[in-house]
Amino acid sequence: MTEMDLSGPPVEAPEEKTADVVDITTKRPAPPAPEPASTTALVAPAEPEETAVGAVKPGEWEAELPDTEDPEAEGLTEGGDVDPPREVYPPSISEWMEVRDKARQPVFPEWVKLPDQRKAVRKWAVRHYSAMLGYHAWRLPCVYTPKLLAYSPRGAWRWSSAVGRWVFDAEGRALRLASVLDEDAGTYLKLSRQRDNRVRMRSVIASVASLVGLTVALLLWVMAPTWVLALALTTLTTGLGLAGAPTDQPLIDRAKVTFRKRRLSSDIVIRAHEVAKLTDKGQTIAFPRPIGRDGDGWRVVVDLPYGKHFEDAVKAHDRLASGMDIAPTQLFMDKDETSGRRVSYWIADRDPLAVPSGKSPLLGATRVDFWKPFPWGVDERGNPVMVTMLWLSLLVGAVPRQGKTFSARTIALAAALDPYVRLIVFDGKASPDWRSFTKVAHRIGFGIVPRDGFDPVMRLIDALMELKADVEDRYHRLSELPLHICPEGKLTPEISRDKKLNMPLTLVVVDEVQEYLQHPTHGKVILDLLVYLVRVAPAVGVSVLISTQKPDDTACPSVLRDQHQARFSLRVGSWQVSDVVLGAGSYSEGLDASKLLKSHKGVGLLKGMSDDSGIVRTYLANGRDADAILTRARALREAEGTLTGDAAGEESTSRSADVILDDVAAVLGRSEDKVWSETVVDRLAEYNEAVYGEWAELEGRAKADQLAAALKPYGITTGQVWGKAENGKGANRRGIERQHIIDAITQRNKKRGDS
Ligand SMILES: Nc1ncnc2c1ncn2[C@@H]1O[C@H](COP(=O)(O)OP(=O)(O)OP(=O)(O)O)[C@@H](O)[C@H]1O
Repeated sequence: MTEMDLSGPPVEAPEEKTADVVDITTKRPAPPAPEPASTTALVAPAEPEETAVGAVKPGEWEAELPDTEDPEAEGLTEGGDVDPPREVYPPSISEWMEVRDKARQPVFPEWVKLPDQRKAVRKWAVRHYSAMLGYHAWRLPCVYTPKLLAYSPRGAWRWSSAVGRWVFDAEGRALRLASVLDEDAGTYLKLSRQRDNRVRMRSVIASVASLVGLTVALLLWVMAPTWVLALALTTLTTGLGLAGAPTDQPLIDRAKVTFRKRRLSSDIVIRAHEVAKLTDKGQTIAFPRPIGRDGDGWRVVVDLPYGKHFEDAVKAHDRLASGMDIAPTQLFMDKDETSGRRVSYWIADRDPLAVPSGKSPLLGATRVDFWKPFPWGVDERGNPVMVTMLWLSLLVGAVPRQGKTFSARTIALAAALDPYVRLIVFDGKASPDWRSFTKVAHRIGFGIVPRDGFDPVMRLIDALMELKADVEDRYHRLSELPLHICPEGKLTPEISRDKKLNMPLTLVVVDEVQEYLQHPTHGKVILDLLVYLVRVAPAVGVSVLISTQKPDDTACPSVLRDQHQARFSLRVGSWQVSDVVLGAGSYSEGLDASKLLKSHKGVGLLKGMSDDSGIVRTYLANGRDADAILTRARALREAEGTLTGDAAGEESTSRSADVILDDVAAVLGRSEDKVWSETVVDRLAEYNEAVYGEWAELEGRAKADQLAAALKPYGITTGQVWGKAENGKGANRRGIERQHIIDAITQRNKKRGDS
């Protein structure tokens, strides 16, 4: 920090804290006594120095800088430019044009130019006006006609009495009465004469009109075709009905509910900023562009007062919504790159996130090219959101039942429809959601509990290790490929589809990853492998998609989370959790997934997939849809000869002779630190009878000996005794400690990784 001498008179802060620095002195008077507590001071008015102390006026502040040794400062006078430019260049023609380009308003509004928006407006117009038409169409015979008929006698009475009053000059009655009361004979006579003349003339007019009217009515009755008669009667009844309608009750019902302040005006926007405390008495907002319609809402661009910025508006989001009399879920904000204080609001007519985005277009797709962006959902305004998993890893986080699995699965379904993409799928919860992927997945596993001799956790470790070796191998091979095949040393669509090269795009999906990461024995190994893959693998075409309902440090450590380039957060409990999923600083950028509602299923905030962050309402593909897509995907793979691994019924080759370690780990309970050898053998026999059935038949010590012999090659001794068993024979029994098994597995895995 610049060391500044603190000086100047103790002046009171001005009422309006504009505190503009009006001038910066390079020369200052003799330094007054320094103030110890701060390092910067705004002192002295811009007045002659001799009048300085006490003569400060609000708004006339200047910063005091220390004396300078700069010889160029010599001769500078107070009030002069501190650092005037040596030469002033006029703007270049391209700069001049760029400024005008930015300032120019588009000839047509955005929605006219964009096909999607045009379609949305057209659809809205058809929906809106057909609904209005239908609304009134059935009310016409059922509500409006009976009402008109009911009101028409009163209308006839009102009309005839109005004619009577006109004929007999009722409007002059008050004046005549007044002249009688005033005993003003002259005026009365004048008014009476005038009335007599009027009544005479109006009676004639009324008689003629009645005669004509009656004749026309008679003629119509006798001669006119029925439709003319009906039209005349309808017109007459309608006229009389309208005349007889009560003034306080509308005859026609409203087809649309008038929402409060539905039409947005600049006054409402200004008021919202006032209540949100984004403006003060001195400064209000400006509108660089007129308020206009944009899709199913309003587009408002405002310039906040100087000194306020986008983050201030984000913090005041809820208060702004309240000031505009709308729900917070209807207000969306965008940064404007031209100015830090410019904010673009989109105010939706209704909560757009509660509107389902509909079925996934993948249902109608015969195949997908995973090298190209594919449709994942729509944004808040219904524009399609295309995503790609190339060169990145994605973290999905949310509270349960918000659509985490469905949104991740839609991406995996797109990958499945590209027959050249290898899929590795593990679901920590063993839910039915991922079962259909057995049709196409190269490696697949469900849950964490071993079943039928199959340990899904070990299976995951094997798959990840296999992948790690593959990734390292890819790096070597890509750099060794001839230039005409691999010009940039990077994976290309051609290389990835060349079966001989065996480097297909690969998508690894681990749903509910916290289940694996919290595994008592293997959690650490899985974490290390995933961190490696998320960090290193995307560059050679292996992308990782991880989802979790517990993004906290215990369940999904930051060392793994932070490696993800792309993040997707559906609803979470608080803005802090939202920041954990989306990355620190997201909240201040306006991204807060805790603002999403429970009803916003499948809706989340996407960050890092492209330059833009924003809302995605993901498309829905339910279980049946997923199954249909995967059946098609399997057929595709069979036709292309790309069905491999588990889906093709191939045995995994990575199960090694030291499988005993994994099997023992699989039968140890989460909270068991030490287990008797006989118990372990019995459990092993239950777990995999074919292998360990014979061990269980051994008697007494032989069981423990068998286990000891099997574990000896890994340096695990079972001779240890740790207390008495219930039968008092504990001192002679042997058992194993979990930690020994974990250590042996870690060492084994390390060796495998190194090789
Ligand atoms: N895009 C979507 N559109 C509409 N509804 C959706 C969408 N995605 C998910 N849902 C609804 O949300 C429900 C929960 O989805 P999902 O199982 O993916 O949630 P989850 O967050 O994975 O839950 P859990 O953590 O319990 O597994 C689904 O049954 C479905 O009805």
